[in-house]
Amino acid sequence: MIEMQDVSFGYRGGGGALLSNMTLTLPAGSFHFLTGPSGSGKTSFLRLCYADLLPDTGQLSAFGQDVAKLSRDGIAMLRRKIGVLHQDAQFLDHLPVAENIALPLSVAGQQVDMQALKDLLGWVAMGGHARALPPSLSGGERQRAALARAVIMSPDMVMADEPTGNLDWEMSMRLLQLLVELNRSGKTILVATHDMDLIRAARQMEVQARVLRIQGKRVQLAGADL
Ligand SMILES: Nc1ncnc2c1ncn2[C@@H]1O[C@H](COP(=O)(O)OP(=O)(O)OP(=O)(O)O)[C@@H](O)[C@H]1O
Repeated sequence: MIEMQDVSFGYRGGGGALLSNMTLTLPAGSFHFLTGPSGSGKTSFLRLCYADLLPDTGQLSAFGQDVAKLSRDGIAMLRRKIGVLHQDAQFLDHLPVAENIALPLSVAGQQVDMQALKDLLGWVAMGGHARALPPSLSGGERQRAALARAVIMSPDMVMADEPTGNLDWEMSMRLLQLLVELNRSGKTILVATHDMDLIRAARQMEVQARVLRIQGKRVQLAGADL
């Protein structure tokens, strides 16, 4: 699904490579955590995976396609296959939650199936907030709404960047459970987090997750599977 062959990346003016010589595969249906110190490049790694950044050297293929060779339309197609839950989810504050969640469909010119939208809201336990405006939501509600928005286009892969960063433990567990359920339904999951307790908690949920660790600019598979 995502395959990196000797990929290196650094920001212009950033003093050389941030991530270097990465060779790894995230197979279809897998669940990976990505961990590493603050500033080590977790967000940048995710951005490489959804072609928001391109490798300086090496080859990165997503869904069998070399991202460096994708046209603008090709990148748009790729992004539809990957749902991203950003660190700081942004919404259109003047639109109700349900419309925010359905926005990717509207933008793509697709019909909104109201029953499917209702089911999705129910799945993230946001049924009671469908008409609410985003500024009135709690942190956990925002993240659940953002997850619903990330999966409304039925992506094959879901990436989450510190999804539980501002959440209390109970809410973190609910969000993790939703990600595990997505994985059980066949989706490939990649979660960037510095929260080792979250990674340990996944063990209790009997998910076959692996841990990638950024250390010294390299990404390595850490220890045994969960
Ligand atoms: N657009 C950018 N231009 C230049 N440097 C950047 C840019 N974005 C991030 N960086 C730098 O790249 C490094 C890695 O950032 P990144 O956000 O990928 O790390 P992270 O591991 O996700 O950090 P955190 O855990 O704090 O979110 C940091 O030093 C950051 O300042």
